Amino acid sequence: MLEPDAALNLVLEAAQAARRADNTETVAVDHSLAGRVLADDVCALSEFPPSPVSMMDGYAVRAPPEGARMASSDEGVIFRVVSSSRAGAAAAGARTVEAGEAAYITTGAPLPPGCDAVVRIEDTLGHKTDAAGLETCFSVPAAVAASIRPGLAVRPAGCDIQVGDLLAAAGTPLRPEDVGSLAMAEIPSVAVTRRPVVGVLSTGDEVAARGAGGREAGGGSATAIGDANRPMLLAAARAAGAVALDLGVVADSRPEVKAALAAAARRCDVLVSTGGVSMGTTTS
Ligand SMILES: Nc1nc2c(c(=O)[nH]1)N[C@H]1C(S)=C(S)[C@@H](COP(=O)(O)OP(=O)(O)OC[C@H]3O[C@@H](n4cnc5c(N)ncnc54)[C@H](O)[C@@H]3O)O[C@H]1N2
Ligand code: MOO
Repeated sequence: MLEPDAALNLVLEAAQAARRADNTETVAVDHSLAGRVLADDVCALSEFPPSPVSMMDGYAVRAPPEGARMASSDEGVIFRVVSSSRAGAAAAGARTVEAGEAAYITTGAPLPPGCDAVVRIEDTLGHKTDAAGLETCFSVPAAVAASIRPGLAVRPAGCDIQVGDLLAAAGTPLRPEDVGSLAMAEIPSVAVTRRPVVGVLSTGDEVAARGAGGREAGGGSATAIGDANRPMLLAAARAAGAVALDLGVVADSRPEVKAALAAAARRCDVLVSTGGVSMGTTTS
């Protein structure tokens, strides 16, 4: 009799040896990847975000050089609005923003050229518009102006993902967050190992008596029992990421069991049979 660990090792070694050349398939990056196992490490080919983006709704500006003070009046420090950058929209009037100028910006939008900081809208006051209703300028209190540093409320390019970062490793089942990382890095599809087909076969006259004709057919027999192993093992196979193949129930007949095993071997990568393993006259 084999100890369980030794038996498991035998099965795993046989499974390794049986790995087929066509062991991988290409799958699009979507929710169907959950639990699938990558064939290779997947690394980022591009950085994310691809350019600096705003963390706030407000105004993109150029931070003054360190130690420099911006000209302030009673109204505070005034900025001229020269362009805008909205998440998802092409940059409008994307000329370089100079010192003392600003571009209206929404959360997630790329910083226009010349800008390196964002002032939150709620930290601004004194907004003015032209005759057409377009914003021309706004001001910020001197204390807010003094707090403007390069990088304020900005997510730098590549802060989430850098080129070459390992997004997900080969050999481990993909988690939801791995799928998110792959999608974020705009990886269109990945190579995953084929899901093994695990067939489950129950044996036993008493199980077959109920199983063959359904519950009603066998239900009258005092000796028939419901098949508990097969649904449990099929569920376990599926939960482990396999394709579960239901092979039904076979009675305790050597030729029938032999035929069922031979047929099953052609359809499965792994075949699990239960019953008929002891020392009685119907076990083999
Ligand atoms: N002036 C202020 N601006 C912001 C404040 C604030 O207090 N004052 N709060 C910030 C906080 S906190 C949050 S949260 C955001 C919420 O703004 P939005 O609802 O406009 O932002 P989202 O649509 O969630 O976008 C944020 C970020 O995520 C990116 N995004 C959005 N959807 C997806 C998606 N399906 N897949 C990938 N990435 C996505 C989006 O492009 C942005 O970069 O407001 C702050 N602003
Ligand atoms: O509201 Mo935001 O979700 O704090 O980042």
